[in-house]
Amino acid sequence: MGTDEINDVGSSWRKVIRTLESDDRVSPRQRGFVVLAQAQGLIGTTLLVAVPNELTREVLQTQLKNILDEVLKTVFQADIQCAFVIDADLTPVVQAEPEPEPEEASPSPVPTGESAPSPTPPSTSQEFGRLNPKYVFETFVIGSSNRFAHAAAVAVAEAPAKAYNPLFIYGDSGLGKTHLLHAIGHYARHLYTGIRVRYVNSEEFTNDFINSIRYDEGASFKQLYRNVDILLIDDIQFLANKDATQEEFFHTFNALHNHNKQVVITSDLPPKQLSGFEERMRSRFEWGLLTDVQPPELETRIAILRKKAIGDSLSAPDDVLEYIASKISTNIRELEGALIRVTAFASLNRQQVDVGLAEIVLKDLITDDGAQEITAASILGQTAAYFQISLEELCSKSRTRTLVTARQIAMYLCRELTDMSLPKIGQELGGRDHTTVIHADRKIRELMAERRAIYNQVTELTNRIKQQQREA
Ligand SMILES: Nc1ncnc2c1ncn2[C@@H]1O[C@H](COP(=O)(O)OP(=O)(O)OP(=O)(O)O)[C@@H](O)[C@H]1O
Repeated sequence: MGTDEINDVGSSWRKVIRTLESDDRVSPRQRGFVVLAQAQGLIGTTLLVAVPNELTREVLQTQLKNILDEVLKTVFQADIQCAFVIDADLTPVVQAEPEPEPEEASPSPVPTGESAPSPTPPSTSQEFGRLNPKYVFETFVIGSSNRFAHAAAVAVAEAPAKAYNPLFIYGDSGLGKTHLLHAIGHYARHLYTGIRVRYVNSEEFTNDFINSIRYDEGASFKQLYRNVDILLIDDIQFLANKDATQEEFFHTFNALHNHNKQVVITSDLPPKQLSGFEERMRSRFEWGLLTDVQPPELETRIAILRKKAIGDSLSAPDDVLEYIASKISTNIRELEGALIRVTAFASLNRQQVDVGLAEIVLKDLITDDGAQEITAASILGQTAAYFQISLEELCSKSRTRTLVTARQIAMYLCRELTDMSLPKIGQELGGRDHTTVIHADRKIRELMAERRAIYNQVTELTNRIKQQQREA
């Protein structure tokens, strides 16, 4: 078959997508991947298809192979093979002939369920294109540092405006807040037909607002931000001291909340610590659920690197991943950057990726980071000060309620914030057995999910410890 026989590869590909989307054998989750693929051209009987990541390729090439072959044959009237190429910057086109957006507020989203076919959502491609295809739940590695935030994000995507509204996710830079925000958008769109999701960074919100005043387009600004089912707003801290924009956001928030629409917000600090915000704004942020993301523990860091290496086809042996993960602990962006740096250096210099090379390439990065490592001494010191007890009391055998809670929190934090082994933690806390540490860790985890007071204590203490390390 020659190119001439196909008038337009693009429109044929769109037919392929539409057919796959309405095929009951393709699950809603798989459909989410299908729409990310774009045909680039036809060479003989080989169709070149660009996909944003390895995961999408895997779904199309392996899971959907037979169905795809069948559909290609029907649409192209010939035996066509697909050659997949990964293009990380791909902006997905949601649908070929977009349906017009409803003028009125859309009906409440209706779950389609695994078995029900999920027609292409009617949101515009621009809306969907704003979501980074790499930031999906499938590529998010779960560990104790982010398990709660991840569970809350999934719950919100599965039941928008029903589970927690707003959901407020906070934490230091590079710990996955934006990733979770995008993943909520992707997943909600996979689950609900017609759901309108808007992701925006608070700086873009500010710019849009300023432009709406400048060009007298207040009505379309309101339409843009209020005519949605889920508003995902990133880095809210950038609205600090911007009174007029905050005022507008306040009304946007109220309008959405009153109409039972979901709002998800991220920030580098919890609401109470956000300066430059009006109290009425901060209190609204606390209406729903607050959850933080912490720096991941060693096992999670290794798992993140492994996923990243596979996703981006970077080849690095396990001991190199473990080395990088053991040296960079506070920022996942830096962690990923280190892996890229090492593999890029090796490739440019045609060298093998090994620990020796990683040590050389990351020398400067690692020296800085080492200085920031959190120690058992700082955790114990801060915990004792926080509960107004002495270090001796913290490590003693006394079983008064306050001391037991403080001790269990200290053990939990040692587990969370350091790479210390269980026996070592037990040793630091007055020579206790490692099973006591496991029990304490589990207990605090449970209590954090059940009792807000404990959750807040742990969060505040964590922030103090990290602050102390930063100042060290
Ligand atoms: N748990 C995780 N699993 C896999 N990748 C992760 C995880 N957490 C973060 N990342 C990756 O780390 C990088 C930084 O994450 P992200 O941009 O979401 O951080 P952030 O908390 O929003 O940072 P900032 O506050 O600076 O915007 C991204 O590439 C993201 O995919």
